[in-house]
Amino acid sequence: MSTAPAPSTQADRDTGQMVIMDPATGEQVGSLPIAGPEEAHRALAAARTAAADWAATSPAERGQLLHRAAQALEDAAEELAELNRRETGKPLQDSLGGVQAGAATLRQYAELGPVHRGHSLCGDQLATNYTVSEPRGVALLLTPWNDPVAVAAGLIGAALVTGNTVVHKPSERCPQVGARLGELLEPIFAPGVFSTVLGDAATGRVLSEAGQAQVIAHVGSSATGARLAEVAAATSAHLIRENGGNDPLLVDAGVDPQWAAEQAALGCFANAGQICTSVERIYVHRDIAAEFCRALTEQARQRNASGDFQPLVDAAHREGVHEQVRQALASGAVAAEGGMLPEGPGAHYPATVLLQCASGMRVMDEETFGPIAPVEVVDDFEQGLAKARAGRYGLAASVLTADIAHLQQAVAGLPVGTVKVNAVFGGAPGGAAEPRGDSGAGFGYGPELLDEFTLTKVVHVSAPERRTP
Ligand SMILES: NC(=O)c1ccc[n+]([C@@H]2O[C@H](COP(=O)([O-])OP(=O)(O)OC[C@H]3O[C@@H](n4cnc5c(N)ncnc54)[C@H](O)[C@@H]3O)[C@@H](O)[C@H]2O)c1
Repeated sequence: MSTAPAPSTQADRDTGQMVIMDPATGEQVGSLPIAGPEEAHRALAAARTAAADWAATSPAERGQLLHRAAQALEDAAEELAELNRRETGKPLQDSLGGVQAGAATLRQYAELGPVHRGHSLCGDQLATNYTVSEPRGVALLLTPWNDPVAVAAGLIGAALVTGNTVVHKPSERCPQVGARLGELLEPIFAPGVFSTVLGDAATGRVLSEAGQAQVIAHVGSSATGARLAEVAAATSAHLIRENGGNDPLLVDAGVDPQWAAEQAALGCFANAGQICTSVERIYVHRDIAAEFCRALTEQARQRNASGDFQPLVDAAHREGVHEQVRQALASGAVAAEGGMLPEGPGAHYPATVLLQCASGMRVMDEETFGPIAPVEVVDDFEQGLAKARAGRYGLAASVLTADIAHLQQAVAGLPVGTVKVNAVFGGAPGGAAEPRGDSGAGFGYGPELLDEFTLTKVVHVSAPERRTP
């Protein structure tokens, strides 16, 4: 077991540089400057200046430019995917999938924008009422590292097609992806319509606290989302928050334990657990618990034995994941597989199965965002559901069951934005979901995201005769 710290991609405020490390090797693969406050304010001012002209363009025109943006992503897909792999450790094929998803989302919003229009409201022969959607103004987008192109492209597409100008601050953990995205997309639009500001959390604070954005969209951790809620309240900005989760998986009696274990392994270990809707905690029915745990442990063992499991995004994040595991082990959990820092360079962490977990352990109560499968055995479905309902997050939940009554109980009883039945992935971003609790607020995806970026105005038109005495 190694305790040597692996290097992390870090924003170094002393040198003004973001030093970029490949998490697979621990080697430096580049550096980029952190934007100063003047640059941040310049981008906001340019967005403000460009806002009126951009809002005056037609949604169809804006949609055409978004199709060009999508084409630019498609043409540079392999290059972006390689940068993403190098900065975050996400395997090349998965990184490529993220870029392709981003391009597809831009195309969807290009098509949806022109048909996102107002409604006729009730009227009579002498008066008409209808609504129009207006852009909010300047949109500040603060995006994460775990799916950097797909997440950013969705927000960029929805914000721009509805007539907002955009300032995008990508994550400091993947600045090269963010910078390249900017180089590809900025020239497609008039100056100030879309700009990129590179930097860290402090840069994000300068941008958000400037009070120049009418809408802030943040996809990232719940702690940041909570801070931004205060900033938004103080600056009267509309806030869209898509934040962290602690998604439960309920495994009912009567399902095939081998299949359930395969689903659980996928939910916990895909992208090394660094997906917002990863399975974060498992409640398994006592009747099938022994077989399920054996099969899940075997799934993790096979992944670890394959030797090519992906690293976590960086050493600092790995330390946070390992700290949660250490705390669980010290509190009575048992590691059936993994749970130790591996030898060698990079920020790898093994697929880990923790048995005998219970609430009170951080792996059960908080988001871990790592390849950890913590399991608690429950006496019946109702007990599992009660435990799954607990906690401050409300992003998504999964239920594996063959019992229709249990399915209905889970759908009605889980206070989350997305319930996945007999699956561990699916739902958002294909369809829009509203997260609950500390997982956020508003729609971060889907057609409803267009509403988030617009203000509705009711127009009442009365015939002149009505006002004639
Ligand atoms: N719900 C979703 O759709 C979704 C999708 C992807 C990731 N996530 C969540 O994102 C988290 C991982 O991302 P992260 O670590 O990059 O999140 P993060 O909140 O630390 O960073 C996200 C962005 O916000 C910026 N930022 C950080 N602090 C800021 C501040 N005080 N003011 C302004 N900007 C600030 C960062 O620089 C970055 O650009 C996980 O919790 C994950 O669950 C959620």
